[in-house]
Amino acid sequence: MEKLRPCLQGARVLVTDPVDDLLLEALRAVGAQVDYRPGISRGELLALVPRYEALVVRSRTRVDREVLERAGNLLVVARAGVGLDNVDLEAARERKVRVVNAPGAATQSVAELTIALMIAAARRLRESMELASRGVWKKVVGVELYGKTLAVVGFGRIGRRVAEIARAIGMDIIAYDVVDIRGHAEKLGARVAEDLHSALAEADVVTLHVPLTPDTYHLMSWEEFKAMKRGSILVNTSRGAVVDSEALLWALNEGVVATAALDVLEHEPPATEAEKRLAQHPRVILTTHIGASTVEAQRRVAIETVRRLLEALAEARGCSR
Ligand SMILES: O=C(O)[C@H](O)COP(=O)(O)O
Repeated sequence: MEKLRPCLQGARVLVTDPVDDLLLEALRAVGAQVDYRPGISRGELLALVPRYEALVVRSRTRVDREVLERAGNLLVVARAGVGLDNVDLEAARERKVRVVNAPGAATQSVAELTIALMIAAARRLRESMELASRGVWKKVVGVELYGKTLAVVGFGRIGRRVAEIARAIGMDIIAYDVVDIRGHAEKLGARVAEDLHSALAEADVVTLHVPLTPDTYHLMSWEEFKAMKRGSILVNTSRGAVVDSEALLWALNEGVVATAALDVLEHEPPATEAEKRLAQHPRVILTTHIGASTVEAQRRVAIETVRRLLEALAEARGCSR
């Protein structure tokens, strides 16, 4: 990074969401002028963005066409995390704005949360915790994950890590992806599903690990819920919009889904009627998009993001070599 110093001197960087201090320190160490504004409002972002050459965001900040159109000096958008669905990649490409992220940094944290949610759903932890908090000492009977079938939808880094841990618990894994995953599946002792519906039909637990794209928007909708086994568990730590909230509500009320454990919603916080009802539903376990929110993941995110951001910024400023 030291050799990039002369080139990055004075580069103006706006950070719009909470990041590990390491990221800010590394940017300042190369002479960048960093404005740290975690939680900045949309209005302020639109007003301030023209001043900056680089933006560092997490999933909260939408970097859409409107933002990019105002950002006349912008060279790089750095997503301090994995998902790029909050960045309009086409508008960025048109404006020659480079986009970088930290694709591998949060794998373990998201996988651990996924397993936690799976166990919480199987053991009905929400109900037991609510009883305990009211002083009611009643037993709640759950099920084991051991010997159950887990459908892993999306067999990328996170899906594979979840499969690996679930194998250690004693689950039978059926993996589904749109790309060829036979090699990975074989290595992890997972079977490969021919199609999504056949994976759903077999599974006791379904976990989603796909990025949000036009192809995966509402991937889990009415037909998919109808294909699922009655009484199964759905875990979603990917993106809320991968699941059609109205269809999920129906599946819960029909008993198709016994419990949905969700770290993500299409709108965060819940905005639609269906999302508000999901958030209140007794058989929904809902967390506040915390998949990557661990000390370790955020450190890795900071290191990976800053490295990619500085390289991209130096290249964009014409002095990378
Ligand atoms: O895509 C990601 O990296 C995760 O969903 C975490 O998002 P966050 O950085 O907004 O916590």
